[in-house]
Amino acid sequence: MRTPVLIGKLRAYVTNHSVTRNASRSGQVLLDGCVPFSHQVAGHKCGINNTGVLQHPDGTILKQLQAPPRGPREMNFYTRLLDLQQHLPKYTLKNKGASKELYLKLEDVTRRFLRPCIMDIGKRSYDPLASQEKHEEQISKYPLMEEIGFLLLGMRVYQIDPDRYITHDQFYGRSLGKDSIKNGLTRFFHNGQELRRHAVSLIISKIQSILRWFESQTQLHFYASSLLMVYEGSPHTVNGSKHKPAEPGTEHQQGEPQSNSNNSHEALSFQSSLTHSHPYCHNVQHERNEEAVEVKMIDFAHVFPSDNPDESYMYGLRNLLSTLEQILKD
Ligand SMILES: Nc1ncnc2c1ncn2[C@@H]1O[C@H](COP(=O)(O)OP(=O)(O)OP(=O)(O)O)[C@@H](O)[C@H]1O
Ligand SMILES: O=P(O)(O)O[C@@H]1[C@H](O)[C@H](O)[C@@H](OP(=O)(O)O)[C@H](OP(=O)(O)O)[C@H]1O
Repeated sequence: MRTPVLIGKLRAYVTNHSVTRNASRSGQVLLDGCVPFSHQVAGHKCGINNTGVLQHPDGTILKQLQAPPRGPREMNFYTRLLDLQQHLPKYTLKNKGASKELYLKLEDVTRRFLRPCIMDIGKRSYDPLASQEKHEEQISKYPLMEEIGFLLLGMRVYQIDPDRYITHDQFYGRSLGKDSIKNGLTRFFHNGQELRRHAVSLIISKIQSILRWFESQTQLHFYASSLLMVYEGSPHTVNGSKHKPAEPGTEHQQGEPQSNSNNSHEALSFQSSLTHSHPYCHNVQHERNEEAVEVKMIDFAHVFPSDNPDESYMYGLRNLLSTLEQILKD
């Protein structure tokens, strides 16, 4: 067992909110101007009224700091100047004064997408300091974790017809075994009409880049960390379709949100930019664009110092890569 070492001082990248609180449409009292983040696909529903991750009006998200040692550990991770920044959500320093609740203020990785398709892939969920009880509890949740190396924690996938999202939670992920994990991942890339093969290959490239970072480092071990993957599900970017995007208002009327209400301003700007050279308007451009997907590492409440490679994390990445590559071969 290792002793956790808090990396650096507790500082920065915390939003310290003592500001006015507003009531959301659901009546929840939230931080000033914030709304529940409708693109959260996994993770704790903690924070004020168990809302979970919040979306700030400025387009960032606020993740409430967990109780020590998890929260401070995650905050300190973000304050490190690692050559890993390109694979992390951007964070900003914002301090609004004294308050009880502390928040990590992070780039919303889904923000630039009109119909973000989102998947959260988790790794082993106990760290070296976990009690025997927690260790056993976590293993019992997904005994195949050691063998498969990752767990599908949640996903939200846009379906073209009918115009809606389908979601799967971690219980779906836990139902996937060695023989079905590929089908589970395939669902993330299927829009009801076709497999988004190019999104698969772009995501593979990004994961390969993360793997290269892990192959070059021996300082840190990541436990209970996640990979967040996003690609554009909008039909305007698939096979040259020029369908008019659904009006955000129309989307709200349907049971399952069609696009994030939080992103409705982007839907509008997307529409108004149809006559301009919006990057998502042209299928060919978009599909060749390396930036058409996002793969970011998130959730760093259990990052521990080390002096050897994180073999377990790399094992999960390699298995994930080979499963995605298999999807492309089929
Ligand atoms: N930077 C981000 N951009 C967009 N969505 C995010 C971002 N960070 C987190 N999320 C969303 O919030 C969810 C939970 O995030 P995260 O894993 O950091 O929370 P957590 O409560 O610490 O999770 P856990 O309970 O697994 O420890 C993710 O699955 C994702 O949907
Ligand atoms: O997804 P589930 O089934 O809700 O399981 C939780 C999840 O694995 C969290 O990652 C873990 O918190 P940490 O990673 O922060 O330890 C939490 O532990 P906890 O119950 O000890 O809080 C688990 O209960």
